[in-house]
Amino acid sequence: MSSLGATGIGHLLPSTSVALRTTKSSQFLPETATKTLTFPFHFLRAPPADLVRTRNVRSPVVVFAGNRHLVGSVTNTKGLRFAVVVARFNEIITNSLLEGALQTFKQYSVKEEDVTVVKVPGSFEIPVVAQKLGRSGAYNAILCIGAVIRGDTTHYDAVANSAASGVLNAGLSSGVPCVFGVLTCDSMEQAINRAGGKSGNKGAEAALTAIEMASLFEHHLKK
Ligand SMILES: Nc1c(NC[C@H](O)[C@H](O)[C@H](O)CO)[nH]c(=O)[nH]c1=O
Ligand SMILES: CC(=O)[C@@H](O)COP(=O)(O)O
Repeated sequence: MSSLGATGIGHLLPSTSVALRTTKSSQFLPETATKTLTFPFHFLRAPPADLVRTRNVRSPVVVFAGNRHLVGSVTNTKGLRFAVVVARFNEIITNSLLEGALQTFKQYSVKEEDVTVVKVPGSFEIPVVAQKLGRSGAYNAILCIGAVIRGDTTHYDAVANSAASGVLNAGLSSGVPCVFGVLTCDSMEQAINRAGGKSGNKGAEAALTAIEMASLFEHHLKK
């Protein structure tokens, strides 16, 4: 087996026999791209077109020419199940965010029985519940809704930062998309504007994100 410098063209086959080290000369690969690919020696030249189209052959050039694009569909929601974790704190805001989210689910043909709403005291309590729901395996995505509004102390920072990192970690640890629909605002006016006011409804926007992510995972990223 020999390593060969290359122009960034390599074809990866399961039963490969020659090591090819891609170099930075390829316009497609980042400067620091160094990856050992192995493939039968005779594939050093461009393989037959019909071969590169098979499932097993990957050529960076061909891949770039015929990239596969995976994206969740917001029009294929059949059978997708969602949990919505909603903080009661500032519920004048969070109820409006929730309403926007529920309307969006309905608009995109998600059945009402496929949406479970879970209420918690405040945004700080959202992550532990989101993680629990994610790990249950019963939902395709978890939508987290809250409204953290700055007061006189630094408590705002603790709650907002904890909610953000907590929701992120809930998704990472459960493997289920957890969508951050928590407003973090300096004033009630800012929050009102984002809960159905002139800046739209962030709950509705987050619900659309949840639909796309649920579809991506269900239709493209399943084990
Ligand atoms: N000030 C806000 C809170 N504070 C409450 C915390 O979320 C938490 O319930 C409490 O610290 C007990 O653990 N929560 C919000 O959602 N929004 C706020 O503006
Ligand atoms: C985000 C908060 O916790 C905040 O609303 C609490 O207000 P304060 O900082 O005046 O106690």
